[in-house]
Amino acid sequence: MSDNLKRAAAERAAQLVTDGMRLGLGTGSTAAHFVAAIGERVRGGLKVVGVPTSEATREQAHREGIPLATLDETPELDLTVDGADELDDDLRLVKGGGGALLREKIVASASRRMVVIADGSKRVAKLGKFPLPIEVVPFGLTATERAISKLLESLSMTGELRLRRAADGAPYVTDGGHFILDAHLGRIDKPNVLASTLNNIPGVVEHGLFLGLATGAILATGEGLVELGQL
Ligand SMILES: O=C(CO)[C@H](O)[C@H](O)COP(=O)(O)O
Repeated sequence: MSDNLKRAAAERAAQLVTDGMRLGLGTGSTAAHFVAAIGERVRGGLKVVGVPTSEATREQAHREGIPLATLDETPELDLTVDGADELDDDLRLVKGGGGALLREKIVASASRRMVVIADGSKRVAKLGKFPLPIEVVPFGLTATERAISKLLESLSMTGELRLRRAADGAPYVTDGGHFILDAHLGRIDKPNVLASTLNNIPGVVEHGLFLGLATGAILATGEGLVELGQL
């Protein structure tokens, strides 16, 4: 999928930003184009403050010269712009392919609007082809994994849980110091049930189902931009 499409979606999202906005800055290759576009506008005089959703985004935004704040300093945001691994027509998302789902969800939840930017290939009729990231605390990993497997079984869902690993083979560690189990489910028929029951398992910190958070989406396709929801 083309980097130009990601950039096109990001640049359209950058047009939504006006002086004085408090922005949530997403994570991933598409969000990085948005951060770059905002950086350019900041250098041209735009006044905004950004709350990054990962250390990687914090570093990029800092290099771009975007004034940054923590969510504690700026607990209410006007707009968050972030990528997604999958989204459906009800603006339900799977996120966390880049490992930043926890901060991404906290930031999106603190934001009045969340606009997803993606190339058109991320739009799906049903969520679940992309493995669902589940962030877990390292303590009791095997017990947590078993509890998740039991839950999936009880929901008649089949699929393998795989511990995400870094390039050196060690478990991938998130910015929050947690591990990620990627649930290869194939399809998620009842995202709301799965989301709420996963959150009840001790040891599960968060999962990549973003339901009722995105207010709009900009999808870049070979034929042009497609906009969903309210931008
Ligand atoms: O959820 C994410 C990071 O945790 C990303 O937004 C998601 O993985 C999409 O990334 P990309 O824009 O590189 O395809």
